[in-house]
Amino acid sequence: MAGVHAAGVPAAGGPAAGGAALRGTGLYRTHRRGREEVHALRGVDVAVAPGEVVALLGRSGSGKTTLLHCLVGWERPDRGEVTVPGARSPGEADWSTLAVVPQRLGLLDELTLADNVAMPARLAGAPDPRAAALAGLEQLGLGALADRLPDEVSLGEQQRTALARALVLRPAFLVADEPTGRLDQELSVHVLGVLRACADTGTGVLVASHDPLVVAAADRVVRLSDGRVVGAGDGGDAAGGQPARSAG
Ligand SMILES: Nc1ncnc2c1ncn2[C@@H]1O[C@H](COP(=O)(O)OP(=O)(O)OP(=O)(O)O)[C@@H](O)[C@H]1O
Repeated sequence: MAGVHAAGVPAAGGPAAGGAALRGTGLYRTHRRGREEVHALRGVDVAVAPGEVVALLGRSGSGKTTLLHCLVGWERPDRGEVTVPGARSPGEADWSTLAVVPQRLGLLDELTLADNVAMPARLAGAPDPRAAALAGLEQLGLGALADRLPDEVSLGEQQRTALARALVLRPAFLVADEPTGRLDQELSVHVLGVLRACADTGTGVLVASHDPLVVAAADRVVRLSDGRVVGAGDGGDAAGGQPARSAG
């Protein structure tokens, strides 16, 4: 039976207690387009432990986004189970437990970058959301743009804003869909350094990407093809022998 299960109790705002992994087991997901069925996931197992960076690789259409959506509860698998350590109730992980950088970013057009980033902290009733948002924007090199609207900054700046928003509650797990897709190499390395720093404080990070820099920065890679896991290994090794933590 498909479902999302709570497991364990989180440290407040921090990584899941006890080292439990974010996990998808035996996931199947079929999209329907009229009469056509697209088998986006065909029995995928994936796990992300606290403190590790896992790169999710695969060609366009291989099922990466569908898998991420199932893990965060935006899509329901037809079969299989998702386990979110620290979720308060099935299907209701908040952004201190499991935060997302969606492929389409989802910034609110009428809010400044600072207010977008502060939003999860405001909704969670965290102290001083604006200060937390400004610190996050600063960390991603966007401090000077805090009071601009999303359509007054570049796509790459919007992308980093979405990452700052995902990190504002110091989530136990972070799931990011192509977080360097709109960035040049220098900024990609910077962003990957931020992700590594998060992992070093205990956050489990899953990054769907086509970017070789992400592979080089990952501890592990999981490769999808046509809705199945077809390979897994060390990040640095998969990138051609570069050290897994070179982008930190
Ligand atoms: N809502 C949908 N309705 C119908 N088909 C869909 C839907 N979403 C995804 N698909 C199909 O499911 C398959 C997997 O798509 P998915 O977006 O998960 O792949 P992806 O690996 O993330 O691709 P990309 O790297 O291009 O983002 C593709 O064939 C895609 O066309």
